[in-house]
Amino acid sequence: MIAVTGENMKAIDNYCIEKLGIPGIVLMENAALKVIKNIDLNKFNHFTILCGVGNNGGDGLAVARHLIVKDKKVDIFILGNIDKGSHDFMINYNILKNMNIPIKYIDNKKDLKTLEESLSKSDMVIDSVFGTGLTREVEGIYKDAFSLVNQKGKYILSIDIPSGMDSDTGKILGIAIKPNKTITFQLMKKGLVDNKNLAGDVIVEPIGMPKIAIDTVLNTNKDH
Ligand SMILES: NC(=O)C1=CN([C@@H]2O[C@H](COP(=O)(O)OP(=O)(O)OC[C@H]3O[C@@H](n4cnc5c(N)ncnc54)[C@H](O)[C@@H]3O)[C@@H](O)[C@H]2O)[C@H](O)CC1
Ligand SMILES: [K+]
Repeated sequence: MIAVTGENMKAIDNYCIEKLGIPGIVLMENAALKVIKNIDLNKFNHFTILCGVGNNGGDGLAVARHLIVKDKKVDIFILGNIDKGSHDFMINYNILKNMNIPIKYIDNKKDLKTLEESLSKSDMVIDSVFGTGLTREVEGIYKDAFSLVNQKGKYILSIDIPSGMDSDTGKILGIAIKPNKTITFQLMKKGLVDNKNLAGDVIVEPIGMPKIAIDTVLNTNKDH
């Protein structure tokens, strides 16, 4: 099975969006539906969803919306500065605001209390803080939140990459979420192969990226 880097994935993403005209939000919605497909909705009814403010976080917000539509109990927490929200993150953020869905923000240690309360009641944690866009060590409130999730989460599903793991090398940058399952999009990531024992059960789910995008980007890269 082919395994790619975050950079490869970004290039394929950009090809789909810029060359083929597939809006990023379509890929994000496809991604969210593939996460839902991998959740046993007869078994899990209460979710703690931890989101960053990039597209990984956007995936988590879209998953939250689909769970809400299916009448599941969903506690949404955002880590990071909304003003830095990516374009597609903001689309899903605004939809939830328009639906009057409560969203909690974890800015400092006192906010961890509400996260802990949710973790004590929920039966699944969805980790959508960082994916292929992790760029540096996980520190501060992110570290505190990850540690709490790893201690108290009953069952953890990571979106695309366990947050805190480098998608290219599998290295843990300070601390990473320790999932039971990781749903990674379209292609296996090198980091998930190199550090398979810290990603739980890894499932690769296509999200509608045409072969031409993948072949063009990967073959082009091969020439270099
Ligand atoms: N190409 C695909 O297959 C698709 C991927 N999707 C999802 O998009 C993410 C990648 O999104 P991106 O916005 O590039 O990055 P992230 O969301 O992973 O994170 C960026 C976000 O996090 C901040 N950040 C990075 N490192 C740190 C740190 N150590 N501490 C604090 N903050 C940090 C950074 O500033 C950004 O704000 C991919 O994984 C998929 O989940 C699409 O949704 C569908 C198509
Ligand atoms: K993640």
